[in-house]
Amino acid sequence: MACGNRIVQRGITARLQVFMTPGGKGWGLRTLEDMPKGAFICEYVGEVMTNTELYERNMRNTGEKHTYPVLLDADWSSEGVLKDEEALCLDATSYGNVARFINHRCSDANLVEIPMEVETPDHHYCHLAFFTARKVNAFEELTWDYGIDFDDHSHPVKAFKCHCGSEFCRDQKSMRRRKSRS
Ligand SMILES: C[S@@+](CC[C@H](N)C(=O)[O-])C[C@H]1O[C@@H](n2cnc3c(N)ncnc32)[C@H](O)[C@@H]1O
Repeated sequence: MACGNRIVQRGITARLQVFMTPGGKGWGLRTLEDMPKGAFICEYVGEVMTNTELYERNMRNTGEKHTYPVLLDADWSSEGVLKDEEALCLDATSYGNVARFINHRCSDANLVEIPMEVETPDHHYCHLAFFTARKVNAFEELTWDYGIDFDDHSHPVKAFKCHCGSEFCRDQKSMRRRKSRS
């Protein structure tokens, strides 16, 4: 990933625009130029905190319409699963960059997030960089799959009613399951 790290360190070079989405998702991010597959878009910038701190913050701010967290889930030193009081995440609610406007799309999003390892003593921290998963046309909205389980209400990242419009939408599937049970 050394080569990818150099591209990320150069910063944003794509022409990006924040715009109001038509589909009830709030602000979104789009590219103003055609982007080939594998192009670097931007890094996700936010406050570094533990999953527990994020969960407590979300509990205090229950009225917020949009939330801006990303779980890093990184532990480069072991195979084990980190506890929520150790695992780190990024919260772009108060401090962030354009990545905070990238909306979620289930399964067939046009961006992928690539964790970039950072040498820290506890190995829990990484940078998260977004690259195009396919060719993206100018003015297409940029999206990534937040990995939300719409049935898991205890997850530190609060779920929302998904308007991604994908035929693979997990929220729509989950709603259909709930309806067929009732
Ligand atoms: C990282 S922010 C994205 C920017 C946000 N749309 C805004 O206006 O600031 C994540 C929030 O956007 C909204 N959002 C993102 N993707 C969505 C989707 N597929 N359907 C509905 N709302 C979405 C949710 O409110 C979510 O908490």
